[in-house]
Amino acid sequence: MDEGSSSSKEQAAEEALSSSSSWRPSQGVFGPYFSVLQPNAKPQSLRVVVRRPLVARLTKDIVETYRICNPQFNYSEELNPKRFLTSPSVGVLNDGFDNANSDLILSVNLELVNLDTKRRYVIKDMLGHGTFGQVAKCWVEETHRFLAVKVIKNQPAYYQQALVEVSILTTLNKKFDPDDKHHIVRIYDYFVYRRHLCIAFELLDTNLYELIKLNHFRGLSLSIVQLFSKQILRGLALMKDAAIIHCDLKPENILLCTSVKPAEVKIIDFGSACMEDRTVYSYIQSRYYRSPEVLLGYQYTTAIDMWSFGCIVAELFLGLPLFPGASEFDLLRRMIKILGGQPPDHILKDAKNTSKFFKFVGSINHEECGSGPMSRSSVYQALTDEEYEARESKKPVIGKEYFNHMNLEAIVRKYPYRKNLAEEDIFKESQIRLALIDFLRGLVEFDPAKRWSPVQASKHPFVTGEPFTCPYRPAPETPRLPVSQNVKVDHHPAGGHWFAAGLSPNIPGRNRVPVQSSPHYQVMQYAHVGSYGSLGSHSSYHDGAGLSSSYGSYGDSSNLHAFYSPAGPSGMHLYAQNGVSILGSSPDTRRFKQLPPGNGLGVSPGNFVPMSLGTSPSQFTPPSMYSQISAGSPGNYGPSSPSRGSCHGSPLGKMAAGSQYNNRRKGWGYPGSYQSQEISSSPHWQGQVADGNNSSQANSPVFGGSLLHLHSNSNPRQQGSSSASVGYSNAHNVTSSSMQGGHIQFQKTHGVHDKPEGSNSLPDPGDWDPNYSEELLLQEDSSEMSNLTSEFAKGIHLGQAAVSQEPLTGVRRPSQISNLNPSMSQRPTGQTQAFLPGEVGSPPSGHEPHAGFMHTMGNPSYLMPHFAQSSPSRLGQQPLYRFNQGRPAVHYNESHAKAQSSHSTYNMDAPNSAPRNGASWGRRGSNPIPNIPPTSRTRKDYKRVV
Ligand SMILES: Nc1ncnc2c1ncn2[C@@H]1O[C@H](COP(=O)(O)OP(=O)(O)OP(=O)(O)O)[C@@H](O)[C@H]1O
Repeated sequence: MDEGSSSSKEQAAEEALSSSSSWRPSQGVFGPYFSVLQPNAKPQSLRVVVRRPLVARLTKDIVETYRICNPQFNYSEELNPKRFLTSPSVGVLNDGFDNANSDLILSVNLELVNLDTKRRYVIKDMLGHGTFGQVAKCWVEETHRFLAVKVIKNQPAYYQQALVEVSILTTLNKKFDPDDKHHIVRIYDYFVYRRHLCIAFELLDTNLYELIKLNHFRGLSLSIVQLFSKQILRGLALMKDAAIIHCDLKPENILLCTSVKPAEVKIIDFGSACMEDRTVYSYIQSRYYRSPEVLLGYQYTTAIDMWSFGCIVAELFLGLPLFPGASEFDLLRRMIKILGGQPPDHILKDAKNTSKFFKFVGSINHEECGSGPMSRSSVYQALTDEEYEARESKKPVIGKEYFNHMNLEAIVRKYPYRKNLAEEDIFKESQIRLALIDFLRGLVEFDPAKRWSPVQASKHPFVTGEPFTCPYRPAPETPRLPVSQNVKVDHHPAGGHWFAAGLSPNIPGRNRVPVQSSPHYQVMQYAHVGSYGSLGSHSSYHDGAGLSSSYGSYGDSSNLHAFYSPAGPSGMHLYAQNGVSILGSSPDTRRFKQLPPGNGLGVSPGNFVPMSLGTSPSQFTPPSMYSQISAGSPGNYGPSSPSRGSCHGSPLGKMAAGSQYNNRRKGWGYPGSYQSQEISSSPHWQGQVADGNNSSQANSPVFGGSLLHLHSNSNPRQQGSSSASVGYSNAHNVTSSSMQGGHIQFQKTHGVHDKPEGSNSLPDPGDWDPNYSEELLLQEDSSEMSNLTSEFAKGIHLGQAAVSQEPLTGVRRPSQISNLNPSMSQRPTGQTQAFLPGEVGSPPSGHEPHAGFMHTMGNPSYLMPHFAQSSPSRLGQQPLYRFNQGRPAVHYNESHAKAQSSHSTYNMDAPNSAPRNGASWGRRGSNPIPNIPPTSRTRKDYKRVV
C-alpha cells in the first residue's frame, strides 16, 4: 500500500466522520473491519503502512532524490571517486597497477577478470591480507554469489608458491574430499589478472583468533572446543591421508563457516603446505604453534600439524596461547615448564639446533642433577637463561607468563569456571577438563612418534563425548615406511603434475593460466627422494572414493603426484634461468633476489630463483634477509601478533612482532587495573586474579554453554609473584599426582565460589595482543563500532524463517545488540556473548560448493560454486584502507538461550553434528555484549620482499 492511498483513505475517513452526524463505521477508517463484520460487504484487505526511516529514504534513494530536485542531475557510477582497499594505493610497479609491495591496488568495484572464462569478480571489500597477498570479497554476477579471491603479490616466489597452494588444495578438494566433508576450504578458480595470480575460494567468515578476540580473550565453551576439535581433526586426517603437511596451522587459519548449521570451521591457507616427503624447509610454522621438532631443526612429518592443533585446542579453551614464546628459546622454555618434560634424546642427538637450547651433560650427570624429571633420564639439559646468554652473547628474549600455574594440568583445571554454574555442572565440567588435559597430553607430546595421529585423537573421549575414566591409550597405527622416489616435477605454470588429475596439459580451457599469461614463467625440476609410504594404515579417515589412493600412494610412482596442475598447456618443461642450475638445488641455495622496484613490470622473470613444490616463500630464507617491514604497512592495523610475525618462519618481512607486542601492554580501563611489567624485568609475572565476585560466567551449564563462554574478570587485579616459581619438578609432580596408577584421580574442581589459589586470572588482552593499543582504540570511531557491532549482531542470529525465505542470500540481519557501548575505555562488565550456530547462515541445502567445484575443474564455463552464504557487503561501512581480517558474521541474539546436555556425544561420521540432543550450543541468555573489541586489524605485518 503506498503512502498516497493511505493518506487518501485517512482523508476519506475524516470526511466521512465530519459529514455524517451518525457515525457509520463502514464509511471511514473502520471500513475494512466493518466489512469483516458484514459478510456480504465487499472484502478489503487489511494493510499496514510502513514508513521507511528518513535516513534510509535520504541515502538509499539519494540519486532519485537529487533527480527530483534537479531533473538535469545525471549520475554515473564511473564518476565516483575510487575507494581504495589496498594500502599504499600509489601505483609504482607493474605499469602503475601495483604498489611498492607488489600488491595489486584494489578498489571497490574493480573487476578481476578470468580472461579464459570471461568471468568477472567484482571486488566489494577486503577480507584480509597475509604474506602472499590480499584476500578480497568479490561478487560474481553470473552466479549471484560472493566469494573470496586471494590476489597474490606480483613476485615470482609468491606466484610459484601460490601455485603450490592451488595444486595442493585442488587435490585435497577433488581427489580426497569431493563431498566437502573434511572442513577444508574449497577452491573454485584461479587465473592471472594483471600479472597477479588470483585464487577464488568459497567465502568464509571470521577466523578463530578473531572469535576469541571478540570474546575478550576468554576461552570458548568446552562443547564448542569439542565440536571444532572434531572438525579440524577431520581435516587433519584427510591431510595425513594425502601426506600433506599444512605447516601453518593456527587460529587465524581456521575460519568459521556460518552458512551451515551448526557452525562449521574450515582450514584455510595452504600457502605454506608441503608434501610429507618434501619437507625441505626448516623454518616453518608460526612460533606459538611451532612443534619441538621444527624448532630443533629435526625432520618432520604431518605430526607437526598435530602439535599445532593441540596448541589451538588449548587456546580455544583458555582464550590465550598455551606457549606464547617471545623467542624460540622462550618457546622451548615454556614447553618444558608447562609439559614437564623435554624432547627425547634421540631427537636431541640428531637435531640441527640442539646446541642452541641444550647442553650435553652426559650420563655422568644423571645422578648429580637428579632433581628434575628429565635430568635423570636425559643426557641433555636445557640451557638456563644465563647459559644461553653466555653461549649466544645475547640475553634471551623472555615473554611474560600469562598463567598462574606453570603446568598443563593446573592451567586447565584451575581455569576460572563460569559464574553461577551449579555445583553439579562444575563437577561435570571438571571431569571434562580432565579429559581435555589427557587429550592435550596426546597432542602436545614432545616425541612426534608418540604424538597421536588425527584418527587416534578423534577417538579420544574428549572428542567423542564418552565418559572419561582413565588415560586414553590409542590403538597403534601402522608406521609409515620410507620409500625412495625420484620424480621430476615441472612446476612451471605451463606444465606440471597433472597426470593423475586426468587433466591433459593441452585441453583448452582446463589450463587456467596459459603460459603466455603467466607473469612468472618458471620451471624447475624437483628431486624427490626419501618419501614415506603409508602402508595400509588402518587410520585413514578418508571415506571417499579417493581413499585407496592414499594408501601406499607414495610408494607407487603412478600415483605419486596425484595433484592438479594449476596451470599448464605446454607439458613438462625444464628450464634454468640466468644460468642458475636448478637441478638438485638445495633449499638453502634458493633465495629471493633483491627486486628493484620501479621497473615498470614489477619483477623480472630473470631475477629470481625458483622454488620447488612444497616450498614457501615464507619458508626457505633466513629472516635476516627479509627483515624490513613494508613501508606500506598500515599502521592502523597494528603490528603482527606474536604468532604471526617473527614467530612464523617467514622471511618476507615477518618481523619480531614479539617484541612489539611485548611493548604494547594496554590497560583496557579495567577497574583496579594491574601494574605494567615489562617482560625483561618480569619473566615470572603471574597475571591477575579476579575478584571472586566478578569472575562471572553466564548461567549455562557445562555443555549448554555458548560458543563464547566468557570467563569474566571484570575486576582483575594483579597477582603477586609469590606463586611464580614453578619448575620442572613442580610440573612433573602435578602430572603424576593427577594420574596415579594409570588412572585419573578425579578431583572436584573448585568453582568461582571456592577459588583455588591464584586462579581466576586472565591477562588483559592488551598485554599480549599486539593489536591493542590505546591509540588504535581511539581511532575506532563510533560508526565503525556500530558497524562492527551490527556485523556481530547480524551474524549470530538467523531465524528459521529467514533461512527459508532467503536461502541464497545468506546471513540475515537481525536486531541489534543491546547495551552497546562504543567506548573502548571500559572493560565489559557484562558476561557473555553468544554464538548461535543453529541460527546463523543459510541452510545446508544451499551449500553445494562441490557441484560447482566439479564443474569448475572439468569445465571452466561452469566453474562457479553455489554459495550458500553471501553476507551483505560491508561496502560503504568502513574507512578506506581498513583491512578486515576475518570480519565476523557472528551474530548474537538473546532469545535463544538454551541449556545443553551435560555431555555431548559427537559422531565423527557426522561432521556437523550438534551437541547431543540437538540443543543449541551457542547461546548465553540475557548477557548482551556491552562492547566489542576492535576486530578488523590484522595480526600480520604488511610485508614485501626487499
Ligand atoms: N575463503 C576465505 N573467506 C573469508 N576470508 C578469507 C578467506 N581466505 C582468507 N581469508 C582472510 O584473509 C586472510 C589472509 O588469508 P591467507 O591466510 O590465506 O593469506 P596468506 O597470505 O596465505 O597468509 P599467511 O601470511 O598466513 O600465509 C585470512 O586470515 C582471512 O581473514
